[in-house]
Amino acid sequence: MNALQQQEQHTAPREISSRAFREAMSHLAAAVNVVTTDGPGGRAGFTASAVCSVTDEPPTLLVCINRSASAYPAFADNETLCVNVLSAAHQEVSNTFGGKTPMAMRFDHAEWITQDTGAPVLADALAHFECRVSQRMPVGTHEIMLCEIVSMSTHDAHECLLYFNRQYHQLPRSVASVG
Ligand SMILES: NC(=O)c1ccc[n+]([C@@H]2O[C@H](COP(=O)([O-])OP(=O)(O)OC[C@H]3O[C@@H](n4cnc5c(N)ncnc54)[C@H](O)[C@@H]3O)[C@@H](O)[C@H]2O)c1
Ligand SMILES: Cc1cc2c(cc1C)N(C[C@H](O)[C@H](O)[C@H](O)COP(=O)(O)O)c1[nH]c(=O)[nH]c(=O)c1N2
Repeated sequence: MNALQQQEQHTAPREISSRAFREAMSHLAAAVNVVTTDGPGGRAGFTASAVCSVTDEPPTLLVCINRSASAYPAFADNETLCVNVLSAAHQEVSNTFGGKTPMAMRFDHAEWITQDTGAPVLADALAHFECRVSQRMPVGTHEIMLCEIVSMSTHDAHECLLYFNRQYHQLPRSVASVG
């Protein structure tokens, strides 16, 4: 098979299975975040890699949440949330919020503080973004939440946590240049 035929095999229009999509997505490295909320719908949080910057005018992030997640009803009812960017020290925090841990126990094993919106802020997060949810859009199994930043902070002293190839990795703030 030549290179063109190989390319066509990848681009031919046909049904893409969920399994094949996930396998391809496992090749995308992603930052790891715990997204939290509090308000009339109660306190909740979940681990999220589907977080990205949308626009800086007004400063806006998007967060994708599976509507079948135990955290979803709280996010649906509350108007604010906090994106807590995890450092390399927070792998257990990620496991706690990404597994089947009961919601009431998820906040037990790290220091959480309340600032501007009421959404829990992880005290030593690499960065945090407190947000007001400005728009919501259902897409397949998920809901995209567009989130306008209300306040934020950063900490420079940490290594970051990455998720790649279904495993955690640690990335130092600066890497010695080669050569
Ligand atoms: N965006 C998401 O909803 C998302 C992202 C990562 C992990 N997860 C959850 O964590 C579990 C373990 O993930 P894994 O990376 O070890 O193995 P996996 O094979 O289930 O997923 C591989 C990659 O596919 C993507 N993915 C997984 N489930 C998805 C979904 N429902 N919708 C959209 N994209 C999805 C993510 O990029 C993930 O890293 C998953 O089964 C899923 O329940 C969900
Ligand atoms: C590294 C990593 C990254 C993500 C997740 C997991 C992990 C381990 N999960 C899944 C989410 O955190 C949670 O585990 C599932 O929603 C199931 O949670 P409940 O047991 O229903 O609370 C997840 N879910 C989601 O809706 N959007 C996302 O971006 C992500 N990203």
